[in-house]
Amino acid sequence: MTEPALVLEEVSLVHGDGDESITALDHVDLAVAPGEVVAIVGPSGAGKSSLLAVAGALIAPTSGAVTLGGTALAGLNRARLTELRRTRIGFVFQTSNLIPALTAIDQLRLPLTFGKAEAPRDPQELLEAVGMAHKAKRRPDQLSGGERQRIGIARALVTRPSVLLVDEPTAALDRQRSQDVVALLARETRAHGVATIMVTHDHDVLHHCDRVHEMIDGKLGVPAPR
Ligand SMILES: Nc1ncnc2c1ncn2[C@@H]1O[C@H](COP(=O)(O)OP(=O)(O)OP(=O)(O)O)[C@@H](O)[C@H]1O
Repeated sequence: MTEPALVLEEVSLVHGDGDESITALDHVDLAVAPGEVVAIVGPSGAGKSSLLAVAGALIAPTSGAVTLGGTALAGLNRARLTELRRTRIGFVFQTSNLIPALTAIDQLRLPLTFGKAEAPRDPQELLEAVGMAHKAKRRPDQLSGGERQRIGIARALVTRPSVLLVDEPTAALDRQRSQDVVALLARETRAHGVATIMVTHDHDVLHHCDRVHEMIDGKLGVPAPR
């Protein structure tokens, strides 16, 4: 079996202390292999965003271990964590969070100027892969919501990350565009061996995923039969 790209073992995250404390993640175990799309569903406040934040090295868990490509995050200093986030992890948000003044192609070039990506993808080819080459010179305000999200996905993939963390990518899209965007995420994940975790409320897109876990009160359920 392929080594998982991302492993969470017994991960808990507690905010605050004493009577005020909130357990956002409660002994979560999760392993995601290269080329796999794992969906996380669950009610508001269940801990889904917390899971992405911990998996993406944005927050250190209170207990438990996160391992990325065989490297335990707990042993890394802040500079190494930043480098890891910039080169090995891609983030896609609810809205694409593009920079207003930059053209589509420049949105993809920008991450390559920050970190030392080992084998970055060619921005022009990546624009073609997400079906946006013909709008390379457009700025975000000249694109539709679905097109912006495609650019956001391409931007997350340009450093050739091993892990892609996606938070509600279809929240601002209609039904057809939601299907197209998640199909694109799944296709890129499989074609490039990325390990993808997608948080979603949108049950219509789950058929694009390999596994679906439900999260309730910080606990991750076993995958539902598909
Ligand atoms: N910085 C924080 N300080 C205190 N409590 C927090 C903090 N961040 C999140 N929480 C709490 O942790 C729990 C999990 O929150 P989280 O945002 O992970 O849920 P979620 O499943 O992503 O919710 P939603 O679907 O509404 O985005 C909630 O009870 C939330 O109020």
